[in-house]
Amino acid sequence: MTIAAQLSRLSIKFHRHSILENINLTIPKNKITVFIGRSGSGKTTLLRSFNRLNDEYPECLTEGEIKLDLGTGLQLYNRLSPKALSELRLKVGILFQTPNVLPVSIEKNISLPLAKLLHLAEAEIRDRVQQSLQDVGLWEEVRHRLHSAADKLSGGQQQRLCLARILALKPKILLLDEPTASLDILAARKIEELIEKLAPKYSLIMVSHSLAQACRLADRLCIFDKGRIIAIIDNKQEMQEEKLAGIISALPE
Ligand SMILES: Nc1ncnc2c1ncn2[C@@H]1O[C@H](COP(=O)(O)OP(=O)(O)OP(=O)(O)O)[C@@H](O)[C@H]1O
Repeated sequence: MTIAAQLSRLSIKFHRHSILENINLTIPKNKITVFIGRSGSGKTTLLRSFNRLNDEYPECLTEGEIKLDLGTGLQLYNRLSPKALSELRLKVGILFQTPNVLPVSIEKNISLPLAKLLHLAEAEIRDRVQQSLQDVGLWEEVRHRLHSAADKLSGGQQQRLCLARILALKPKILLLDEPTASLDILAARKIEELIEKLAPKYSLIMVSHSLAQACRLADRLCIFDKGRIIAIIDNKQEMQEEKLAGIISALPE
């Protein structure tokens, strides 16, 4: 198995209160890893450790090792300068539960980060805008209204636009925090199909509250309980909704 990320002895505290304890986990490259478990068990906090987003909270203390392969083999991403941190976040994109489009046009949602963060030339920006919108299946829907306000799109379209904005930056790892939770069934299914389509090219790590969705998508499934990973399942045949529900409901409150 090729490894995209490796966490060793990772512990995270907020206000000196332990949230995650002694996490040891490898993330397979160009596969889908899904985190499931009860609310408050630490899934989102662990997801945010891969792009060191928890470091933005002054009351947060992260201990242990975070190693990532962002194109040059596994490297330690522990004490980072502000420049290294922003480079890291270009390579490790995060999609949140609620679409966070910028209050500008559809086109600018993608082109602004490319111009401001990567300083790309106009022609390259145009190419990446079109390519990323095609990658998320949005190009045909928006090509004639690229200059319209992004917040007028439907929720599902906005979520796909947010994904296009991340893909345009050419990341290696995609973090997805309950990416379909705010969407209706059809829009959610479209995002799921996209996630499956992206998997051969990107290493995806996703938090999901839907056991059915987790079973459909996961190559590796991690079950969380009270700040620990209590089981890792790699065998697709063992990923059954009822079985997982049984494991989680049998855990002591
Ligand atoms: N910025 C923060 N400051 C203080 N405590 C935090 C912060 N972020 C998370 N926590 C705490 O960490 C614990 C784990 O939260 P986290 O969001 O990681 O759990 P989760 O498993 O993703 O939950 P859910 O499924 O409800 O999203 C919770 O007790 C939460 O209150």
